[in-house]
Parts: sequence; structure tokens; C-alpha cells
Amino acid sequence: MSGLSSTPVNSFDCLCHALGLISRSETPAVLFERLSSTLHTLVGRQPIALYRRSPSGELRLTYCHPVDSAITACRQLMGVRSLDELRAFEYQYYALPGEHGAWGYIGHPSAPPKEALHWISIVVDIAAQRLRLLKADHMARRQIDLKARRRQLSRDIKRLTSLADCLQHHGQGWCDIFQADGIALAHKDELYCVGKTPDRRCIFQHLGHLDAQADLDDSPIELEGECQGGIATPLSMAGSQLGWLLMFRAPSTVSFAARAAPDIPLSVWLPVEASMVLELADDLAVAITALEVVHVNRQLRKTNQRLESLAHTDPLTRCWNRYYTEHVIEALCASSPPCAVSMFDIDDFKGINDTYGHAVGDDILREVANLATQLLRSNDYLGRWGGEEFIVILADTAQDEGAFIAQRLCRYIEQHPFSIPETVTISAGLTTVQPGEPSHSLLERVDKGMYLAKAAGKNQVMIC
Ligand SMILES: Nc1nc2c(ncn2[C@@H]2O[C@H](COP(=O)(O)OP(=O)(O)OP(=O)(O)O)[C@@H](O)[C@H]2O)c(=O)[nH]1
Repeated sequence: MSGLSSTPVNSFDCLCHALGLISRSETPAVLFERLSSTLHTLVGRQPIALYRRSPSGELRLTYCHPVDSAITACRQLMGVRSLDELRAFEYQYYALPGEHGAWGYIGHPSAPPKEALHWISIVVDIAAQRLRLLKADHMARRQIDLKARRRQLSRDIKRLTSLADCLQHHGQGWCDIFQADGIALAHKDELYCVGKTPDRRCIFQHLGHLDAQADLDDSPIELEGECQGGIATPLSMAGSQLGWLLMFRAPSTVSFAARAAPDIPLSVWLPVEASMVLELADDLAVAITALEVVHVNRQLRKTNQRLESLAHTDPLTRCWNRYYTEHVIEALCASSPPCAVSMFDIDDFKGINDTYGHAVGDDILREVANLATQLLRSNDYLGRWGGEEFIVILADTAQDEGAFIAQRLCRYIEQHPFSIPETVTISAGLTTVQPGEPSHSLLERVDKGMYLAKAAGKNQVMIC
């Protein structure tokens, strides 16, 4: 498993065996382990550090050998952050070539034996080739999974109601694809998490530092300190940042070194993984924007409904106001359907107000409107015409049936036990819509009917 670690360096067979193992490594982690241990032996058992180079040129420790002892014995080597530092400390180093410049570097403290130089360059070459192959393979396999997940997310966007919902549906799938132990989404001071993540305070503290860095682009950033093992990617849309996507690998799955040296910045996300996280972040930015649009539309719809209802509704009785009642009556007269209209007025209402006060008068008005609404059929309508006067529109109703309904309403109100000792009654006029007549003629007629009902002794219906 570990190359030359248990065999002599000068054994050609052993070296070939180690090269064979390196060239057959199935994962980057196994490759790093075999490469580091082989070099460790070749350079006379010096500690080996393997760093990944970020697009900005920063170096971060990805692997070291021997595992824990190297960290404690050689912290400076492990904590190197740039090529300049490698040079400044006069460490020996070799580039691990990638497709676009150096993928990373391998360093150790002092010059190797001369006879090993040739073998070192072969070992590094073979390792770099294997790393490129693994990258392509990894990319191909993970891309398929990620593409399927991305398609599913875009299909789900309309159905999802919130980011929490989104994470609940997709979070575990993303953890599986990225071999992450936890995922968090930071959006508008909220943090949505799935799986194992560091605590909120710690995440927000790190994001605060990142937000304060003006020179950040949209590239994923590996986190340090308490959030070691995490990678943060801005969620951006049309130049504005909506939040952060964070993925975490717990130290056990990261690497040995995270436990041994939490203060040494590690690289635990391969560049190919980071670019896939970026793809997911792009999709999430679209999902967040879509959720926001849905939310704003929902709010607008609610506000419109409220405004519409305010424009139509009498605030005291909650039935139609005069403006809307007039509008409906005009429309009725224009289409002249078979329809009866009744206008009623509470009898002696001034006396109620004068005796019990305006507030009680208001209660009676509300209760009369309620009783009328209860008694009317689902396609009949009640409007407040003004003061204590109401209009009832009885859809699809001939005169006799309309008169019967109006009478029934009179009796219903008369028999209702109101909060005052006196019996409350109404007087109503009733008429039907005549073909082609203007609304004012219909209203005059029904008003006259109501007046006649008052004149005839109140608490009754007059047809006219
Ligand atoms: N509490 C209350 N009173 C109202 C409201 N609108 C109008 N009124 C009162 O309703 C009363 C109507 O009185 P009048 O027009 O004299 O009619 P009335 O006392 O019912 O007499 P009749 O119509 O002959 O039965 C007035 O005192 C108005 O102030 C209202 O919104 N709330």
C-alpha cells in the first residue's frame, strides 16, 4: 500500500513496485499517500509535505508523511502558504504539473541524495499523470450524478417553497455526490443546514471575514480554523451576492492532519470538486432568485386581493360598499337578467342611536348585515347603500320569489334577539329589473317601495 516504506531504497524491484502502485492508485488520497511515502524513502526519510495550489497561487497542505510526527517536528514545512515561502525557507520542492500550470507542490527540508534525483522526477511524473487521469475519471462519474441532481433541482424550483425545503429535498443527495458530511446555505442572516456542520456562530464568523474581503471573486474558498474541512462558495446572480453555499468534510474523512494540526490551513477539496461546487452554487443562485420571485408574486397577489376587497367592501358591515353596489346594479341593468332587487332600511334607527349610543348603533348595523348574509342564497348579494340602508340583489329571481325572500328577511330580523330590549325591524321595497331600463330608474322604484313600506307602518315589504 505505502510504496517503499518497508523495503530498501536501492532495490530497483521495490522502486518499480512502488511506481506500479502509484500508477494504479484508485483515489487521490491513496495516490498522495503512496507518492509521499515513496519520496520519503527516496530523500533519506525526510518529512514530505504535499500542497495544493489554489487558482490565486496560495498553497495549502493536502498530505504529509510521516503523518503526525512530521506535523509536530516540521510545522514550518507543513504551514507553507506560497511558492515564495518554499523558496525563502530553502526547502527542496517539485511541481506536480496539472492541466493548467502546477496542480501543487511537494516539498521536504533538505537536498536529497544525488542518485535519487532521477527517480524522484520519474515518481513525480507518474504521480502527476495518474492524478490527471483520476481527475478525469472523477469528473466524469461525479458530473453525471451532479447533472442529474441539477436537472431535478431545476424541475423542482416551482414546487419548492423555501430554501429549507430545497435543502431538505436535495441536501443529502448533494452530500453523497460531494462526499460531504454536511451542507449549509447562508441567505439573508439565516443558515439552513443538513448533516454535520460546525455551529452557526462559527460559520457566520467565517462568512463575516469573507464578506469583509473586497477582492474575492466567485471561486470557492477553503475555510480554516474551526471550519477546517469546509469550502464556501458565493451564491451570485447578476453581479449581486445572495448568500453562501458551504460544504463540510469532518476531520475524520478529511485527512489525518486536521486533527493533529488544526491551525495549519489544509486543502481537502480537489480543484475538480471545487469547480463542481461552483456549478451547484450557480444553480442554487437561480433557485433562490426563483423562490424570491415566487414570494414577491405571492405577496403582490395578496396585496392586490386586499386592495380589491378594500375597494369593494364597506368597512363596518363587511358587505359591498355603495361604490361597488352601484357598479353591479349598472351592469345588471345593462344586461337585464331576470333579477329582483330589494332596498331595506332599519326602522327608527335614529332612536336606537340616541338611546344607546353610536357604538351600539354600529353593532346593530353589523348584526343586521350578518343576519341578511346568513339568510341570503349563495348567489344573492348584499350591499350597504348608505347609513342604515341596504340593497339586496336576488339573482335569477322573479318578483314573487323575491317578495317571499324579502318577507322572510323582515321576519328573521324582527325575531332576532339583539343586544337592546327593543325589537329591531326593517322596511323593504322590492322590484325586478326591467329590460333596457337605466339603473337610476330601477333605484328610484325600489326606493319608492321602501318609502311606501315605511309609510304603511314599517316592518314590511312593498312591491313596486
Ligand atoms: N351608529 C350609526 N349610525 C348611523 C350610521 N349611518 C347613519 N346613522 C344614523 O342613522 C340614523 C338614521 O336616522 P333617520 O334617517 O332619521 O331614520 P330612522 O331613525 O331610521 O327613521 P325611519 O327611517 O323613519 O325608520 C341617523 O341618526 C344617522 O346618524 C352609522 O354608520 N352608524
